[in-house]
Amino acid sequence: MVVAIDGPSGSGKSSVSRAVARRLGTAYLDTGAMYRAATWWCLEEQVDLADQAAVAAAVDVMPLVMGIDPAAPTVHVDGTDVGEAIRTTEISTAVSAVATNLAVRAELRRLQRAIIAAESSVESAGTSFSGGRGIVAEGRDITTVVAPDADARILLTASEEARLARRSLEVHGAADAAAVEATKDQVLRRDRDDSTVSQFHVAADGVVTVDSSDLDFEQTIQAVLDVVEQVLATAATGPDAGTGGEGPAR
Ligand SMILES: Nc1ncnc2c1ncn2[C@@H]1O[C@H](COP(=O)(O)OP(=O)(O)O)[C@@H](O)[C@H]1O
Ligand SMILES: Nc1ccn([C@H]2C[C@H](O)[C@@H](COP(=O)(O)OP(=O)(O)O)O2)c(=O)n1
Repeated sequence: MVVAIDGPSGSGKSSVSRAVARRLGTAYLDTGAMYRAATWWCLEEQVDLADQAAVAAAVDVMPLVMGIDPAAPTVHVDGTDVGEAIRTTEISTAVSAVATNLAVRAELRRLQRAIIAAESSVESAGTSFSGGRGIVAEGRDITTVVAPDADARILLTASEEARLARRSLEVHGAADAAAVEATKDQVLRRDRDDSTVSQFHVAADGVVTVDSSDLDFEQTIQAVLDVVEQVLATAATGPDAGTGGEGPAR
């Protein structure tokens, strides 16, 4: 099973997707963390982020290892645990410059598809490898570009006000006017820049929208699980169900 979740910054993608993966017993892939790691790597290698060719060349050889256990997701670059370093304001401010580089997107898309394929392939199920348990992958272009054939595709949205308040609380520990103002660049400007290469404000055909503006964290997890359950139930009772043939390919 593959569950694809997209949405703007602060909609709850990462926290909700991770919780959903834990409950479903699947792997969890945070694709935003890959763009953040690429940005960290370029800065570490002193690559000028405005030099598109140099950024693409650096990302091509980035030794990135994604840990996809939802209980403890990890990100390592060249053996360094960058889990915390990629969440700094420096990276959050710079990441769109790397994420709007089309050559970088092609390379990370290739890695993302390989991880998703390994986790969803029937061949690897039941072996000593971790594959076959399914995966929840989240980002900006998972439902539309990376895994448009995912079993369940969800756009997680929330009002601008809710997203700013959440991010502000997370980063500054408060959601007063000054803290919200200080968060705007990280949320609104970045979404504007990211929107130039991915479409994540409106659900594409076949993608179900979950609006979390008025839902708390637990209710949002439940709403996403409900969509997954519905989609799987529909697939099971679809035209090919009960024919005695082999089950779905994943
Ligand atoms: N439904 C919700 N209600 C309130 N806070 C939420 C909700 N969903 C997520 N959060 C919190 O909002 C913040 C942003 O969530 P996160 O998962 O990082 O969003 P995204 O990955 O979309 O940027 C986190 O602190 C998270 O715990
Ligand atoms: N599939 C993806 C995932 C993220 N990105 C970009 C967009 C964001 O600016 C960065 C970081 O993504 P991340 O999901 O960590 O950002 P937020 O938690 O939503 O603030 O990467 C992307 O272009 N495509």
